[in-house]
Amino acid sequence: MHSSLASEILRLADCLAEGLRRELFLTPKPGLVDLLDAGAHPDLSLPLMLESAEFVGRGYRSFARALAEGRDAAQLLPLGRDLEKQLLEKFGTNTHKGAIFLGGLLLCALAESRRQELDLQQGVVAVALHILPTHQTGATHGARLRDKQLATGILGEARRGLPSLFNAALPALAAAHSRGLDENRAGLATLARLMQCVDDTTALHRCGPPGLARLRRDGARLESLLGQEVDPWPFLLAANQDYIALGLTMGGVADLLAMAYGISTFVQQFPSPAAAPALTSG
Ligand SMILES: CC(C)(COP(=O)(O)OP(=O)(O)OC[C@H]1O[C@@H](n2cnc3c(N)ncnc32)[C@H](O)[C@@H]1O)[C@@H](O)C(=O)NCCC(=O)NCCS
Ligand SMILES: Nc1ncnc2c1ncn2[C@@H]1O[C@H](COP(=O)(O)OP(=O)(O)OP(=O)(O)O)[C@@H](O)[C@H]1O
Repeated sequence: MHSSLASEILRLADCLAEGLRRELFLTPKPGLVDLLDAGAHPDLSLPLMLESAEFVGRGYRSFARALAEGRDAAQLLPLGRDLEKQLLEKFGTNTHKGAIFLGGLLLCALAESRRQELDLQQGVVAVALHILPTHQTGATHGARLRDKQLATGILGEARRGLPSLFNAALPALAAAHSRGLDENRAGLATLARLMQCVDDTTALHRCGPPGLARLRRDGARLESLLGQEVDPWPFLLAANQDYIALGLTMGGVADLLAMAYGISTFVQQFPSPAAAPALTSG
């Protein structure tokens, strides 16, 4: 691989790792770990999640180096599985499982998009077509929901080119920046959009369809408060108490928000928009 592409992929790995940290700092996020509490996750804490983000960031760098050495997405899968296993052993719980997969997919997609002159979303579809037909996840919560045809979760997102990321979160983040919203409100506007469109299997397996419906309603309410320039904090703090009581969370929303932060920073670091990879044509 050309050394300029190799360093571009390495830079994306670091941007995605930084995205994981920014997601954790965005506060308040109902049900999720943030600066105030661990939401509906008694097994998690902010220090644990920050350590996990650093660990996954090193994993992203190892994916980037493997791609630079010419390995493809199928050859990266064992590295992803190994990292996921190490993560579970090191932290004793599922801290960033979805993020390992999404980050690996985006790094492979960047390599693929540059190779085939595709936009990044088309690169995701190409990689997903290559790896998912034979992909085995094991007996996960997501697999159980897929078997019951209740949701396709992270794999459905991947197959469709991560529409929640490219067609919802990234446009919402860009619109928030161009409206001049500060870091907190821009993040909350992106969270609000994601809550309304992600088929989040962590919400579904914890609280069923009513849990997912609650995310949808709360996302719409948050978006409306932000649109009216009303302080959303009282609403979000109350929602967090409800989510804790219900055991409701939104891990997929959180993972996709982290990826949106990472991709947004990555694109902004190019000297001109023309030099950056096109994100989507959809
Ligand atoms: C694909 C994975 C994540 C399994 O997914 P599955 O849905 O079966 O598992 P599970 O129910 O545990 O959920 C996984 C995670 O997805 C996230 N998530 C949930 N819903 C969604 C959604 N709609 N969109 C995106 N992410 C979501 C959650 O944070 C959750 O932690 C993964 O474990 C796997 O198979 N990995 C293979 C190795 C690998 O990671 N390779 C990386 C390089 S490509
Ligand atoms: N800030 C955050 N707070 C909590 N979870 C987050 C956060 N950011 C990302 N996540 C994601 O949420 C997921 C954890 O959700 P959850 O605990 O419901 O999953 P699980 O371990 O599969 O299920 P359970 O613990 O209910 O058996 C992780 O994969 C992680 O990637």
